[in-house]
Amino acid sequence: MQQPHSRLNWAWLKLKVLAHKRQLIQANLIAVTATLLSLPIPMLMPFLVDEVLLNKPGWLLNTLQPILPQSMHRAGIYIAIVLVAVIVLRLLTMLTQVVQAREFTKIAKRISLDVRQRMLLQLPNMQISAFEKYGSAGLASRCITDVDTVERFVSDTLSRLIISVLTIVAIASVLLWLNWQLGLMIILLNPLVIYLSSRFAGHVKSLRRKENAATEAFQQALVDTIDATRELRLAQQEKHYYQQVFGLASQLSQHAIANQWKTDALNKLSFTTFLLGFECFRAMAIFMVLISDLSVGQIFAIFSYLWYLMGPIQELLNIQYARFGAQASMERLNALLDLDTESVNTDSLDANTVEVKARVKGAAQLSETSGSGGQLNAVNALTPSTGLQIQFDNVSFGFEETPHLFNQLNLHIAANESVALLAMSGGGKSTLVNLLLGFYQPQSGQISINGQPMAEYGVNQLRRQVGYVPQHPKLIAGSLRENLTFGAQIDDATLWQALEQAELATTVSRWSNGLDTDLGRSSARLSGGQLQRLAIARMWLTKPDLVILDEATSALDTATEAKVLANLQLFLQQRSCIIIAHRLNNLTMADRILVLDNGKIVQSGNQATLKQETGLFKQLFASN
Ligand SMILES: Nc1ncnc2c1ncn2[C@@H]1O[C@H](COP(=O)(O)OP(=O)(O)OP(=O)(O)O)[C@@H](O)[C@H]1O
Repeated sequence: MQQPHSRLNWAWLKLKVLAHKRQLIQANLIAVTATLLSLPIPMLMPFLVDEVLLNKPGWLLNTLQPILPQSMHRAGIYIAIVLVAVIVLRLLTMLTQVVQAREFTKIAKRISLDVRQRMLLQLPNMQISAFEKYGSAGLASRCITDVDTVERFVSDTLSRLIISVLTIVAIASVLLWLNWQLGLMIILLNPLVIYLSSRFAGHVKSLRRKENAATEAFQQALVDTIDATRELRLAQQEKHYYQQVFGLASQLSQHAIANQWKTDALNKLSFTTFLLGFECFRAMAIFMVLISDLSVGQIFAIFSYLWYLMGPIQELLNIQYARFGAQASMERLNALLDLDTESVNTDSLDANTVEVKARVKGAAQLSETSGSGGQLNAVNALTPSTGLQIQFDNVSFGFEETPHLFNQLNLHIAANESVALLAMSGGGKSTLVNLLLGFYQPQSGQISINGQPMAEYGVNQLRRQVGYVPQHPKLIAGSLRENLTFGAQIDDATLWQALEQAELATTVSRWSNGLDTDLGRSSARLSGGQLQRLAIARMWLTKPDLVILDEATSALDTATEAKVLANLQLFLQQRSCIIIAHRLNNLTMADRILVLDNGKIVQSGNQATLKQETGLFKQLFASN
């Protein structure tokens, strides 16, 4: 489901900027003050040339003389006073500029936070295939690098645009006042420079896009290589893979160099265009001394203002370049925002968070009845479930490389039935589960839950009722408690009970911090089998109506596996259950075994019957 209204564009950015109108006005007032404070500076010293050195008293001396005692009417005093005034004005300018920068930074940072939050709101809605396509580094680089590029543009524009334009207008006004022909020329020159530079700056967009794509490729390769450190070190291929990362780093560097120098070159070209105009202007100013009554002091002042003009002109040029960079980044961000979302998962992040908390049904139930803050108790955790009834009707699905993985697949699992799913490795067992959980959509056919098509039943509703234990469970950064509860309020007794069910309680009781032991960012602290048992405990806590065990005990020794399965026996009997396993002893829990081959269910029955049949089951367990 697309959400075109959620695209990032100039209009959206403008809305966001205008949402900070009050702060923006304040910040601009401070910026105007800074400009006004700095505006007289170029004029003061040059005017001393006319009034003091060339002895032609004007407004400066006319202002100073009445307020100074006669004894101080001396050139040295005037120069010193003007010097002090210039220093004070420069210091005040700097001070107001600091305050102004702080205010603009605050606004820009809030807007970039907004953009980042938009991306973070999009991630929970994105289809799993998008995560597979972009990878963690690709998504992270968009949420970090591209958002930073947009922020830089917003920040540059907010802090510089109005003030640069005002400064140019102010300088043009002073120049008009000093000499209207020169003032007019400056007014005409600037739009021409801005127009030409915007033509040059257009090239920057593709350069920036390429650099950001190269950053993404480099990050992905680096993350993948770091993640595979053990395997690569054992295979003594670490250097080879780091060479590839070096290659991507140097590609990134080349793109960055191309972007940097070409951007600089184009920027300089824009500035040189301005300088050429400036040289014409200067020649004209000198000429004006000959043909008009412009004094030498005024010429100094005009030249000072011209130099003063460089700053805002350069700022405006930078804004142009930042704009094209931001446009390229917004396109990359929009590529994510434009993706089809999981049509079934349109809850907001907040709603999802609430939902995750409510997912532990015992917690929700108890908070309704006792108001004890949502504590799940042991009795609730053992409440039998009504089970779920699952139906696949003519479901077809495939990937690019395996287009006909499922071919009109039909499958029925009754409420509270335990079904073992068997197939060759790569036969599609995990994909079937992913289809059931709504991570992939069938290309044709229909999946129904309790007799209702999935779209009507609602995948979120289904997910609330499913306890899925994958072969390689993932941890979130945090404590064991957080990894068991995913943020839900569950009392310690229940958590320990879950650990006991999963045969993990003895191990955890030896940890000095027990349930609050930090498991870190990765699963490094837990063995593969401990990780699987943690996932089983997590599943047990959610009291699902449908349990999916996807090679869930493959890393356990047979003795521990037998204990865990014995602990769970009653719990599983009272629920619908899909068991994916390669070992025969796991199949004993199943009421029925389904054998999947070439995208269809080819055998169905209990162990005893299937052992008699010629078919894939016999092949798979030939040695047993
Ligand atoms: N995200 C994906 N993109 C492309 N192809 C995929 C994807 N996931 C799985 N496949 C392909 O689909 C086929 C079935 O994969 P699946 O993981 O479902 O098999 P499986 O039966 O669970 O295998 P195993 O028993 O080895 O875990 C494989 O050929 C696999 O390469």
